[in-house]
Amino acid sequence: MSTESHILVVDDDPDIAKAARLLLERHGMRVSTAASPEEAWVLLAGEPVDVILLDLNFARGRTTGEEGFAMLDRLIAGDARAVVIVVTGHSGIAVAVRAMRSGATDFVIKPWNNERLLTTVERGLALRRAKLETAATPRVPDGILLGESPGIGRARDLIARVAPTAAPILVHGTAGTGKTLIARLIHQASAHAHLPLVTLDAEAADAAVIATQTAAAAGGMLVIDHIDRLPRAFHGVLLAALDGIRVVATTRLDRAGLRAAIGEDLLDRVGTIEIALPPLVDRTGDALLLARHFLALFAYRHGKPNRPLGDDAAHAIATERWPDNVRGLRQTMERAVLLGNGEAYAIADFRLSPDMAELQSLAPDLSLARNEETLITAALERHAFNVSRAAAQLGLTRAALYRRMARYGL
Ligand SMILES: Nc1ncnc2c1ncn2[C@@H]1O[C@H](COP(=O)(O)OP(=O)(O)OP(=O)(O)O)[C@@H](O)[C@H]1O
Repeated sequence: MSTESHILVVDDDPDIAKAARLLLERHGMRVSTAASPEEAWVLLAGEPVDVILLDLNFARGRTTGEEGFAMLDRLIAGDARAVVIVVTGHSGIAVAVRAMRSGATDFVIKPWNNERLLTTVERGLALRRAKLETAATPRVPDGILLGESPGIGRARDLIARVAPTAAPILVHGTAGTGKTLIARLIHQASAHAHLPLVTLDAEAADAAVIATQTAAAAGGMLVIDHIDRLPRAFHGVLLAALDGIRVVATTRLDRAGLRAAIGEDLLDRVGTIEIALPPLVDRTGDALLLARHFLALFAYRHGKPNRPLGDDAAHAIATERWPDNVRGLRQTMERAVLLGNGEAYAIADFRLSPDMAELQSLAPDLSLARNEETLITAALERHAFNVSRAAAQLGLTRAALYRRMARYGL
């Protein structure tokens, strides 16, 4: 078997994962292991995998395999060329059948016979090669919606339910929360996936641009980016041009703000289903998961080693406010991959502020004014003197920040 073949073993039992790894490595395959679906997603984002051996029962003692099934569904939905072999316990024939119906290629029952496992994996590799050869479009390695928080779960669920229908969808969330990515995923899961995705940048739109883009999207789907920024004079023009077009609109405003910006008629036309993306600070656990994903992705893309993340740095990433949400985090991780050095990534590689507890232990200066001045200066420098962003990070209004800047002569 070719040394290029890369197998991912997803199993929370380290002994089983090790046994599989040793067996497959002995037969010339490269093997990665993941103890949970979260770890597996990070690995999958970083490099291509030919065959995935997926254990269906994660938490010990659980036998329904729902966690494994959820991963299987996402794998198959995300890449039609994925080859997934499920691994189930002894009583798991019914589970294996259900998995095959959900798109698994094959199954193995634990405890397995080595020869059987090897033959099954080799069959999986042959299928993978056939799928790659016949695939019409290259895989987009960077388009996965990551996150395990309830907000992202809801978004994923809504996409699965409404993307294949003709319903207009409004995606809202603050800067960099993933609205454009969601629009792309809706298009991929829609009946118009075979047509090109046409986008209208509302801010730059005039009657001529509206006419061109709606004509290009006729009978298909149009993404209206930042719809709230459409000049008032063109609201009616756009509304009239949307006949027969599936619309996905994005905005940083909430529904009330959007109503004020575009009026009731246009809102009625585009806002049937809403997908609300929470800011990253409200998605507990996701910042770290995304950070690991982007570190692996950019290490792979730039040919750099995928270094481990130090505990302090992981804590700082998880507690950072990320004013530009996923976009800001993604850029920070790419910079760290390109510029960082050392065995593991440390806080300095991300230019994050240590959290308040660490700050106090580093500077036992209890003068509130002096500390306030230091914090404000640090926030301003960090955001290149962009007052809005510095104020957001400090939890102040812009006016309150200006007052303090005046007080300290900044
Ligand atoms: N949940 C996610 N998982 C993986 N990547 C993500 C996720 N959310 C966003 N991204 C990535 O972060 C970057 C910023 O996302 P995107 O451009 O979709 O944000 P946006 O909300 O449209 O921003 P803006 O308000 O500025 O238009 C993109 O590279 C996108 O692929």
